[in-house]
Formats: sequence, structure tokens, C-alpha cells
Amino acid sequence: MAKHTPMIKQYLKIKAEHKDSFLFFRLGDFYELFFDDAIKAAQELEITLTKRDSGQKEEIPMCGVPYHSASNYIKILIDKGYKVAICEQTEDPKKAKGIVKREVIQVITPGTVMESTMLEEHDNNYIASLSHFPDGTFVLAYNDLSTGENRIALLNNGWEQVIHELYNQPIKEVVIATALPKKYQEQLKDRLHVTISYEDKVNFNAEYRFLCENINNDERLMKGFSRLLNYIQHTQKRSLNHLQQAKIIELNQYLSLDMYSKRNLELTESILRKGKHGSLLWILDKTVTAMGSRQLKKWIERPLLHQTSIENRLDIVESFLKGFMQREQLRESLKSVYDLERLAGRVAFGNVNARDLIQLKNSLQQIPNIKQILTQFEEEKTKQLAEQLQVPNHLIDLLEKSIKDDPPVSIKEGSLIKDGYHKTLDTYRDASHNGKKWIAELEKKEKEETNIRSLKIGYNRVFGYYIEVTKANLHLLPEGRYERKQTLTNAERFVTPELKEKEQLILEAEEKSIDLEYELFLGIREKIKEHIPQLQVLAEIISTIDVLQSFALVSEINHYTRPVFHQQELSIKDGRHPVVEQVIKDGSYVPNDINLDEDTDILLITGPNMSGKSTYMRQLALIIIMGQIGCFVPAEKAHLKIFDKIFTRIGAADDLVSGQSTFMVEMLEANHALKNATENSLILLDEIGRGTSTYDGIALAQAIVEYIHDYVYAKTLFSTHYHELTALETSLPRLKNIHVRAEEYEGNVVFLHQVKEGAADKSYGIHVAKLANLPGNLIERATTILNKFEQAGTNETETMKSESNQLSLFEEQKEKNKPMKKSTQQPDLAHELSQINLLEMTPIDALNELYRLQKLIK
Ligand SMILES: Nc1ncnc2c1ncn2[C@@H]1O[C@H](COP(=O)(O)OP(=O)(O)OP(=O)(O)O)[C@@H](O)[C@H]1O
Repeated sequence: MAKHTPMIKQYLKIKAEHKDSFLFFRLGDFYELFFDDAIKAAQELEITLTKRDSGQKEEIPMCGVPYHSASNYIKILIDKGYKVAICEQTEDPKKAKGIVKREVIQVITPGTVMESTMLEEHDNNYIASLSHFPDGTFVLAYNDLSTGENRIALLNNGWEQVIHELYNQPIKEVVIATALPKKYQEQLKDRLHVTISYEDKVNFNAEYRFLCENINNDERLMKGFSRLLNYIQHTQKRSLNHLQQAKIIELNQYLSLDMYSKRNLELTESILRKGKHGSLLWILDKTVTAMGSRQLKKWIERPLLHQTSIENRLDIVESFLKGFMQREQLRESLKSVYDLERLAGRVAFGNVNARDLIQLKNSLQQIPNIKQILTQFEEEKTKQLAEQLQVPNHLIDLLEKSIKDDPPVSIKEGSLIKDGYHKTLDTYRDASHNGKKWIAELEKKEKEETNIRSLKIGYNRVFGYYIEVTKANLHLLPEGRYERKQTLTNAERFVTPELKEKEQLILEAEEKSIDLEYELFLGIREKIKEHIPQLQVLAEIISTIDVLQSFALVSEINHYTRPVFHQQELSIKDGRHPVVEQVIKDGSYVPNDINLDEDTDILLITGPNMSGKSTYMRQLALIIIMGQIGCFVPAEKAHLKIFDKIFTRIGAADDLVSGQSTFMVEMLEANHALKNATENSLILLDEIGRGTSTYDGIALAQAIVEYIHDYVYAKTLFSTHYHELTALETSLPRLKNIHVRAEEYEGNVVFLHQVKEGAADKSYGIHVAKLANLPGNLIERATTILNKFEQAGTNETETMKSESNQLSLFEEQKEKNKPMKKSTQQPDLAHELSQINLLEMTPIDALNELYRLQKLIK
């Protein structure tokens, strides 16, 4: 260190305080990165790595990005989960004695991004703090810095609940204590892939008392929230007075969806494409404002539990649905409303420009219009929404009087403030304007006096105002008055004493007016800050209106129906899957009924592969979710029950819990459902047990069905390929068989996608394989094997009687397992061994093969 140049020493000192961030070190018009930061950034940003003299023998690695385009590079790093510390020169280099002072003015992290170019318009950008308390509870505090929203949840159901909660929100960064047990820290990284940051300070900063009214009687909430605020403050290093009061998320007020369900049901993101396309959000999102589309996502993630709140939303949707003309007008008006929530955030953060304020003004000017349209709807609740919308007339007036209609992007170059807003500014402007007029007149006068028609008066930054005369005309200039300033190839430039004098007046006035405009702009921004809470309330109401009109529009386009809520019974006539019905060709979706009356808890669904079992199950969950967020639902008629929790085990289980096998994940998901479901919950289990050997699978599947039937009582849809299970209908009174119909036609299977009562007669697996174009002789061979099984196996695959106790059931299966495995697998082993071509295998392939064969024998 001792031998480094003073600047590198300064760099190293600052870097030592920001070890976990890329340090963007301002040098003139560039941000430079040094040492390891430079090597890594050059790779990540694909920019050239150079070297710089450091005062030592070895040069140090360096790379840099221009100040003006830095935000593009910062965005790349942030998107990759890194943090960037912005280190600026904090004194004028001209006035600096020795090395210019530098300080980190902000640390940009994935969870604290404020720049609109770095934010996804339709998504919230949450940062969360996670705190663990000795009583076993956890506190999650969320903040979206761009909108100022703060929410807090107390979790007392253990670590899994924390993971599910965090997974269900678009969280970019989690702030924890360094002492959080390592196993938890690892799971956060492995299962959620979020940026982890540390903040150990949980003492409360009195400056933020106004945010804590709702939480200040619970020390745990206060500590959790303080951890979050302390982190935000120490990274952002500025006022956070746009933050909103912390709201407690009462988890028991919302339908609980675990992370498996959110993913399996493709609520906001499709599994395959990992984007919005193909998700429920994609279908329901006909919002016109960015705030509305963010709100919709939140609603989908947290469906309601209270019937009155649900009916309130439905009433408004219904009134929007009936008033087509007014709804269209409403949509038109909403189109002119910009992102008030984020504008308010940026006002507080100090990074709005005059153009943003014009957007703000235009948006606010729409409010009276929106109010007026809302009062035209019949429904009383719609009128109440209108009443809640308060027009901020003072703010509109201020913006109208002060900001020019077409201001530049920069706030430091003038042309922002309207004439008449400020007297002194008007005087400067007059001086400059009159001076310019005087110059125009001088040009005319000089032309006439010298008789040089090409004479002109111009201006440049170096020489100021000048009189330009072409060389050919120089002889016409009178002696004495003109002082030569600059010689060009074809012309000479002169000044006169009176021109100099006027120039000074003009320039002074211009400079002063630009400085004053900047000051006035900052003043206006301060005044707007006082209106931030009002803007936030407006944003909330506007986004609610937007989501509800979106529901109405989608319900109209897709012919949805208003659900009716019953306590015990669930019956849906001609229900459809909202997404599948849109994506399958030619509108050929086959609607189906679902009935789960008071006496039925479990529907056991059989039917061939590809017949539509999973679609049918997801359809039910999606209809319930749509109903509980206050939207109409895809059905002819829907009598719904309000569910408290939904659990699913559907589709391909991918590796959420890292390092676990598919079967293990399946069991974890099932376990999660069985442990947490109540009699008001919905469980969807799709082909549970298929990931293991047939008998294990059947045994597990049956035991799970029995357990739900006897202990959980949750409404359950259970699809299976194990036809043996259909016999359970006789022993479990609240279980009913249903099946998805398929028919055989000329040796091929035809899927009818119709759900009927009773069990399926056949599984058609081989027919489906045929559809997938497997080789003909393979299909023939499979058919022969199947026939053999069917002749020999009727005794062996008889259903296991559920009345007997579980232990004897499993013992019985073990016995049955043995002969079957031996008789079918031993000959296969010899055949398989003879087929192996060792010469074409890598050692690892050979080892795997050996392992597989050994498993067969076992
Ligand atoms: N009601 C329906 N109307 C029309 N097409 C449907 C219907 N239900 C499902 N399908 C179509 O059938 C395809 C297969 O459906 P799904 O995946 O639900 O079958 P499955 O019985 O669960 O199959 P598997 O047992 O192989 O998992 C879907 O992708 C969809 O295109």
C-alpha cells in the first residue's frame, strides 16, 4: 500500500469498505474499476481490460465505462445479482488541494434499484429482510424502494414457511444477520437464487418512527423492519421520506398457496418458458397502467379469504361488465395515467426530471375525468371508488404554472420553467432576450454602414459574440473600431467594445437564468414531496380500478361467469381451464363439470395418459383462485367454496430442493400438503407414487388417499394410473371415482377429454406410445407383454383392502413383490448384458450401467 500512488491508495481505502460490490470509481468522464473488480467486470461486461501505473513495479488491471452510459453497464451487473458502489468526486477538481475527495454516494443492489431503465415496469422490485427470533418465529419485512411500499409478516410455522413466502414474491435480495445459521443461508442461495446481503444493526432509528405505527407494539416486527431500513439507508445514503407506513401482512387473511402450487399452477409464470406467456397472469392482464399490472400480480399471489371482500370486487367487476361504453371510456382515460407510484418514489429520491413532472401533471389531470366516469356506473361501490379519488388541485396548479410543456431531459441547462412563474427569472430572460434583439439590430446596422452584405454576427463558446467578414470584403471595413479575434481560411472575426459589453450582459443573464431555473426546479420538487402520500393513495386506487376493469374485460371476451359462494358445496358446470382453452387450436376445449358435495371429499381420477387429467385438476384450482381474487370464472355456472389453502403435486417435479431426486421432491410436496391442509383446503395430487416401483407406488398412493380421507378431510383430486385404487370407492365412503373418457377406434386411441362418473376401464398407455411414433415392433412387443400380464396378473394386482391395518397391507405387498420381480426380471438381465457394447462406453457409462443392472437384481 505504501508505494501506491495517492489515488490508488484512496481507491483501496474506499474499496475496503465495499468488499462485496464492484466499486465504480469516478475519474473525469469515466468510472474506472481496478484490480480484481476490473478483471471480473471486464468479463461480465465484455469490455477491454487494460493496465495502469500504480506507483509500483507491477501495473494494476483496470477497465472503465463512460459516465454517460454507465447505467447500461450497471444494469447488466445488477441483473446478474451483483452490487455496484458508485464513488463520485465530491469536490471540484479545480479547487482540490492534492488528490480530489471521493465518496461512495450510493450502493446499487438488485433489491434497491431506482433507475427506471433498470426496473421492470410491470413487476415490483422487492428487497426483504429476514430475521430469526429465539421463540422460533421469523419476520420477513419487504420493501419496494421504487414505490415506497413496506410490508411485514410474522411467520410462526418454521423454516419451510419462510422459503414458501419468499419464493412467492418477486424478491431480488434478502438481507440477513451474519449469525443466521449456515444451513438457512445455504438454502436461501440454493433454493431461491437471490442476492444475499448482511445487516446486523436492528436498533431502531427514530427518524423512521412515522413508518411504524402499525407495528410498534411488537418488538420482533420492529427489529425485522429496522434491519431492512438500516440496510437501505446505509446503501442509499439519502432521505427515504417517500417510504410508506409498514403494513402487516396477515397471512391468515389470504388463501395460502405454497411455492409448489404457485409454480405448478403457472400463476404468474409458465413452467416451460419461464415467462408470463402461458400463465394465468397472461390471461387476466388487460390492465392499461403499469401500476395496475403490478397490482394484478399481487392479487393473484394472494387471493382473498373473506367473502365480503371478494363480493365487493365482484360487484364492481359486474358493474364494469354491464357498462361497456363507460368501461371503454375508463380504459381510455387510464391510458394517460403514468406510473404515479414510481414517479412519487423518484421525486423523493431526487431523480425526476421536468419531463417526468409533465407526465405527472398529465396523469393528475385525468383524475377528474376518471372520477366522473366512475359515477356513471349503476353500482354503489363503483361510485364509492370515485369518491375516494381526491384530485390534488394544488399540485396540478403548481405543475401547470411552473413547468414548461416540452422541457429538455437535462435539468441543468434551462428551458424548464415557464415565464411568469418567478419574477427574477423573467428579468434575466428579458435581459437576454433584449440583448439578442440588440445584436440582431447591430448586425443590420453594421451591414448598412460597411456595405458588406455577407457580414454576420455569430457566437461560439470560446470567443463569444463576433462580427465575421469574408477576406474579400476586408478592405471595406473602416479602421480603428474593429479588433481582430480569429482568422479563418476565408474570413476574419472581429469584436467591437459595444459588442463585448452587450455580450457580457447577455451571457450573465443566461447563466444566471439557468442557475436560477435549476434552483427553482429543486424547489418545485421539494414542494411535490409534500404530496407524496396523496400520490401513493391515488396510485393504489387507480391500480385497483385498473385491475377490476381488466377482470371485466377478460370476463367479457372469454365468457366467464360470476361465481356464487357456498360454505360446503362445490359444483361447477362446464368449467374450463382458462389458459389451455386459449392455447389449443380451433377452440376445441371440452368443458367439464366438477362436483364435490358435502359428502364427497376425494375424487379419484383415472384415464389414459394425455386424456386431460392434470388439466382437469389445474382447472379446478385456477377457477378457485380466480373466484377468490374477485374475477369471474371460466364456467357456465360456478358454485364455489372458499378455500383456505391449496396444495398441489402436479406435473414434472423439477429440482427445487437442490440435490433431491424427483421422487423425493414428490414426497416432500405430498408431505407438505398432508401436514398443513385443513378441511377447508384443496389438495391436488397427480399420479403420486409413479416415481418408484409399481407396488411401492400403489401402496404409497393408497396410504396417502386413506390418510386424507381419514385424517385431513380436505377436498382432494387424486389422479392415478393405478386402476387398483378405484376399488377404494367401496371402502372409503367420501371418495368417488371419476374418469376421463377415451375410446379405441381401429386400434388407435381417441381422446374425448370428457370427465364422467366411475372408473376408467383401460389405461391405453401403449396406444399413447404409438401416438408418439415409437417403433412398430416395440409396440407389438409391449402389447404381447401386456397381454401376458393381464392373463397372469389378475390375482396379484388385486386391490389392497384398506380396512386392514397399514402394516399388514405393506407386508402383504412385499410378499407379492418377490415372485413377480424374479419371474420377469432375471431373463431380461441376461439379454441386457449381452446387448452392452463395452468398447463404445466411457468408464463412467459402464459404471452407471453396472449400477443399473445391480439394482435390477436387488
Ligand atoms: N378438456 C379438454 N379439452 C380439450 N383438450 C384438452 C382438455 N384437457 C386436456 N386437453 C389437452 O390434452 C393434453 C393433455 O392433457 P393432460 O396433460 O391434462 O393429460 P393427462 O391425462 O394429465 O396426461 P398424463 O397422464 O400423461 O400426465 C393437454 O395438453 C391439452 O392440450
